[in-house]
Amino acid sequence: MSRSRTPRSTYARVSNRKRLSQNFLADPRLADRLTADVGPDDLVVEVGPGGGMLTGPLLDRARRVLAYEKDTHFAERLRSRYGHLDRFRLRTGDFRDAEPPHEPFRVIANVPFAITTDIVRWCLDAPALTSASLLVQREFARKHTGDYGRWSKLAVDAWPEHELALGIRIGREQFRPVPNVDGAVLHLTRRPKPLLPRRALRDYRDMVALGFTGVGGSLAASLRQAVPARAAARACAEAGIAKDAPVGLVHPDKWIALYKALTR
Ligand SMILES: C[S@@+](CC[C@H](N)C(=O)[O-])C[C@H]1O[C@@H](n2cnc3c(N)ncnc32)[C@H](O)[C@@H]1O
Repeated sequence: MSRSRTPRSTYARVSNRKRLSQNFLADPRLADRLTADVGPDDLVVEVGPGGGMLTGPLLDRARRVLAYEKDTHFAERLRSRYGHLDRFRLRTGDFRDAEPPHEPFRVIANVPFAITTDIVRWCLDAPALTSASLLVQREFARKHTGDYGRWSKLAVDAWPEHELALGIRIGREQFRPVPNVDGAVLHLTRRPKPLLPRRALRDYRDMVALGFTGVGGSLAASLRQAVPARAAARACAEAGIAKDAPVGLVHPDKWIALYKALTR
């Protein structure tokens, strides 16, 4: 990496490290591994390229790379390194304000941990996103992929259109500076065909919101706020959900079955 043309005070560097969750990948072999399945047809959006540890291997493999970096110091370094490549576009600013591409694209990123949920929501809301591989805190990845035996509302909401899966563990020693927690890859993959018709999705998510109110201590009890008790019991039984099942223990596939049973 060429030396920066913008000298930065130690204060600015340390402050940005914390404010912008700058935990950089330390090992280029890991960067290679995280980008290994990118192909020459892919348009890749990278969130927070930082020093370019993932950007280099992405540019070796992808058709185009569109990167968003908030730290102007790193943005300038990346521009001087890759700015001559037509296949590379860098936008300086907050990724959360980015307009998603209209053509199919994937996201690959070692994400700033502080805004992980915003990035996941951005990905799930982007109509042309085909997949995302996000290096996040391992606890976050486990929580949203059922790995604790429980399912989050975010996962249940997303399930008709996206699969969420836990990928490889990335030990904390792979980052600089070393954070307090391990990382893991969270894979989001758009289903080729949604599990429910698109016109039903808002209604499905209203049902999920009702279920996650926690009222009554079980999913069936929460549903009874809006659904007659007998209909709620019948639909839960049809979906294979025990009448006293706590909401978090219900697998997203059963939520889909529940919706179908309630709307039949
Ligand atoms: C965890 S570091 C990853 C850096 C690099 N990709 C790597 O793997 O070594 C997160 C990066 O995201 C940038 N960043 C933080 N918040 C951002 C935001 N809201 N929009 C765009 N970039 C952001 C940080 O400046 C930093 O470069």
